[in-house]
Amino acid sequence: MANGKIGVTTENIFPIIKKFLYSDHEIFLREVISNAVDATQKLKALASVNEFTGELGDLTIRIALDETAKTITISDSGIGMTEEEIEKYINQIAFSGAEEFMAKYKTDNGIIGHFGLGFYSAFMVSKKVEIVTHSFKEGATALRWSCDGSPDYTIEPAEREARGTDIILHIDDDSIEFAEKTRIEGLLKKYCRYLTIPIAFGKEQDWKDGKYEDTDKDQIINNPNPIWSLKPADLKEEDYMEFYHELYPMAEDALFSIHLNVDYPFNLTGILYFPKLKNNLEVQKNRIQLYCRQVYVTDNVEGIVPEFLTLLHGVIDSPDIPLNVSRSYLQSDSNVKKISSHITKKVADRLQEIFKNDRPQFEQKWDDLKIFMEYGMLSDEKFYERAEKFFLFKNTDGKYFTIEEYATLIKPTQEDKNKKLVYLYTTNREQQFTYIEKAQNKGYDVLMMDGQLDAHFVNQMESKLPDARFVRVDSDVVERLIPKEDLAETKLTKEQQEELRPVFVCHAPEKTNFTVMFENLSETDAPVLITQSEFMRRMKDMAQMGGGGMNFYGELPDSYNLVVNANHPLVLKVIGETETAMKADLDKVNGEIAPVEASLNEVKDAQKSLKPDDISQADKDKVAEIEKQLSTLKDKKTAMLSAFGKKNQLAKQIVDLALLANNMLNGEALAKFVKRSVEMIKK
Ligand SMILES: Nc1ncnc2c1ncn2[C@@H]1O[C@H](COP(=O)(O)OP(=O)(O)OP(=O)(O)O)[C@@H](O)[C@H]1O
Repeated sequence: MANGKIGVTTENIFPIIKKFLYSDHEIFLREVISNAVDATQKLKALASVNEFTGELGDLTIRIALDETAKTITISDSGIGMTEEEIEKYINQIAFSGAEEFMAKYKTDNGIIGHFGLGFYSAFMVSKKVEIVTHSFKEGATALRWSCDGSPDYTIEPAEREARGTDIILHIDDDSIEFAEKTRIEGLLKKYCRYLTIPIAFGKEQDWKDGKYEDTDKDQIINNPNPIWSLKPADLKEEDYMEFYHELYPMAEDALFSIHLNVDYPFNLTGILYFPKLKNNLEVQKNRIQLYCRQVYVTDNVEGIVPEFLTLLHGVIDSPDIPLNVSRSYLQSDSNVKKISSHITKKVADRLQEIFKNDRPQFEQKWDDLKIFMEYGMLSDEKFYERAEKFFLFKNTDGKYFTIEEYATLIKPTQEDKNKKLVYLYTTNREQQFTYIEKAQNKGYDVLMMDGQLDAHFVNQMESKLPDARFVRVDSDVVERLIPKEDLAETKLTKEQQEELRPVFVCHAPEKTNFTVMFENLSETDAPVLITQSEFMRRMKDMAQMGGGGMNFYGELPDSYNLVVNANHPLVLKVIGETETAMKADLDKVNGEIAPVEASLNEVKDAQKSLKPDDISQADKDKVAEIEKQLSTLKDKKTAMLSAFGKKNQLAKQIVDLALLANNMLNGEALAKFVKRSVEMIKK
């Protein structure tokens, strides 16, 4: 029997290991099993170069749990260790045997370990660890190494006929949860599901005499040949979908899969899936899993995969991603950068391939795909450049167009007088229905832009496409959506417009900001329309999406334009009714206003030649006094007209009609509107 001190200078390194080595204590099992896999792979490597000529035999790695003794035993039939090797690889912490082995044999035949600390993670959960090992080397004998967590260890002869190693973990009282079958099963499933050597835990069971009974067949918990390790040429679409459901049993079918397979300038394999996302960007639970030579590492791939692709599902396996370093370091690692841009390229290539080879399928899945595309195009310049060839616009008839096709389609009809191409779009087909219909009647096409990212995307498109303007279909009256040339005079005079303003505005709903505007529209258009300025609305939309610094816009009340058609016969009828009914009152108040206005002009004219400093205070007061008088009179006129307007059924009816078309009329107002309409029809 030999005694010794483990080769580290710190008096006792184990408390440090226990607390800080890995934040996740549960990874101990992955580390110890990975070593067993490595030992087995090394033996296979030696056999392949005839340095080991014996029988490989059954290489299954067995995990045994003794719930009473609170031990977990991991047994392999790998290369084992001689006394010198134990001294070198186990006693000298951080001296990694794997690195040395790979350097010597210039193979990375599925060998995982390269940090040189994995084995010691066993002490995070164990009060004592034993190694019983028998090297494959000729003349080697079995040995037992034992250490109770202090820097002292013992090494002595042991009984183990067969080649290989048992690692026996005596689980510590404060980690007793790890001595339970279900916990171990959970860990095996999480970390060891795709290890390259068969792993057995317990026995397969049979239903016998009303209960489950163990058979003598080992229960293998892993699949050593997951499909990402196979050649794409040997796989069918069904295989990919089957694997998808193996990874995420609760998920709906994925839209597409992408098989990654690179070996230069870095190693990377994997399969990514475009999932079917529900309508909003739900937080993803089925995340991409990162593996290193088929050992599960994490499902936090942030920094390795471009941000917009973290929405995808699937697996990535690469020995070239540094796993033991911080995330911030990862982002600056040149290998990781290359991996990230390679994945972006692959994803874009695959999408383009489907677009080219099977456009109907691509279109059919487009609605689900769009959010990824937009996210990618907004956040990744490189992806934008690739994706602009197969990004699809969808119009209100459900037809799909590439960006180029669409420009060709609308060019003859939707170019404005400044040679800008106007892209009309709707964010809500139902709410904006009347506007869509009007635009279509005028021969325009309207795009569907009702996704979460569309507000941002529209902005991006405007900056990317030369001479393009995106205009929401309800942001102006149809005549002015795409201004072609200047229109003729309106039938309403300026004075009449001023008189009608209060007659109409008194019917607009309270609490919302309405500005009455008169527009030179066609007689056949609606008498009144409601629009919302494109700029204002976009600002508010973006503020809602959380575009930084725009909260100011978000807090403004909604404001609309009440656009009165200055040529419509019904509007002309309202002015007629107003002028008839109000003739006496209007004459009277206009008669009062005229002399006040005249004297104001007179005083102002007289002051025009003077410098502001030379005007006497008395004169200034005089102007103020007249202005006050004038505004009182004008307010009186407005109040009169407004009182008349309130009683004017026709004006109310016309405004309500516009509100109705805009889904702004409901409840009591709607009931009254219907009643009034019926009465009018009867008349
Ligand atoms: N089951 C085993 N059979 C044979 N040798 C083993 C076994 N377990 C550990 N070793 C030896 O001990 C060494 C140290 O293991 P350890 O897990 O600490 O580091 P590693 O596997 O080289 O790297 P990593 O930290 O990435 O796991 C291994 O490289 C290997 O030489």
